[in-house]
Amino acid sequence: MAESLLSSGIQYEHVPPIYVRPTSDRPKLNEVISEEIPLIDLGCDDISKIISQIGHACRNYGFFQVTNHGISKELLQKMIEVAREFFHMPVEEKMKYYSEDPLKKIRLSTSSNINEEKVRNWRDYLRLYCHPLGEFVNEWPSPPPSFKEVVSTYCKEVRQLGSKLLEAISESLGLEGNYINAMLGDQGQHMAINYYPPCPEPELTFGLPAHTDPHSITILLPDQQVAGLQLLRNGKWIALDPSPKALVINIGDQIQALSNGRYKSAWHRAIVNSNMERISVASFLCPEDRAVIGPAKKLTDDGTPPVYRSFTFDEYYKKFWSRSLDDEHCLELFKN
Ligand SMILES: O=C(O)CCC(=O)C(=O)O
Ligand SMILES: [Fe+2]
Repeated sequence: MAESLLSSGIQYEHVPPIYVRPTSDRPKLNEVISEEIPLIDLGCDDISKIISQIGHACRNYGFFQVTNHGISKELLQKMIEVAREFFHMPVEEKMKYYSEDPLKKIRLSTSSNINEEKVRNWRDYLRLYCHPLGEFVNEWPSPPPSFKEVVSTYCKEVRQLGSKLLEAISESLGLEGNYINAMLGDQGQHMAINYYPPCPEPELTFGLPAHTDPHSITILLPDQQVAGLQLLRNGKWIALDPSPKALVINIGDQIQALSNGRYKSAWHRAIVNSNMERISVASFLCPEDRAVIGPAKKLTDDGTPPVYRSFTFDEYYKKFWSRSLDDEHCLELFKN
């Protein structure tokens, strides 16, 4: 199994065949455009301006970046550094956490869902459940010596930010501020620490192929040095240039469902490059398993038909992981 990991110390001269995408399904980097995505200053005094900017971004991009988000630059740096330390540890140390079971709550893995995929992705990742922290933190990796402390502090701060953003998203839809947080219950929190090693032939494969996130909201701490995230808008892939100090926010499938399709859970992907490793830390808020999710009643009161049927998050999440990442949008399976 150690040989499945990319961060095993093996240097590849060519991408092994299991990672090579069919010609029709490659990054086609010459077709990618560069376009600014909304950058929202959460420190702005004018709250109604923030809410309207968030609404605009969720309708038109499904993505935005935030500054003055309340998490210090030092903590962001420490989070990336401890992630790097983890992936630079000897493979034998890392293998203690290896698993191919997508429902396992603390696991190091590779690609995305190795047992469902025909082609692998050029990524290793450490996936951690993070809420309630006390239930999981003891099982988290150590070494690196500062991992538990840095990651738990980061998790707590990200959670507060996520909940504030969901409040603003609720208001931007014309719903009560606490509507979304109440509908989603005591949300779980997962983290994917993504590690994309340099890739000898980046035009043949993906770090992560196009996917949408199945949760409510994602807060992504991107590598400040190395770009790689791209999002799909109006049929074109846009390369996102990380803004210093900004966090990248994208709404997940649950907000698309709850907004009755007004807000987009956008397709996005990560590409790799030939000379630099790239790290990203994605934090996902996930509704309680038994939370019942469906279009908000207020958004269908005017006679607009509900686009999606109601479902529990548990049902959705199991469906999502039973498929390959780049299948059709999982929400298509929940349409009325
Ligand atoms: O690495 C990135 O920039 C994207 C990560 C991502 O989309 C994910 O973990 O769901
Ligand atoms: Fe994602």
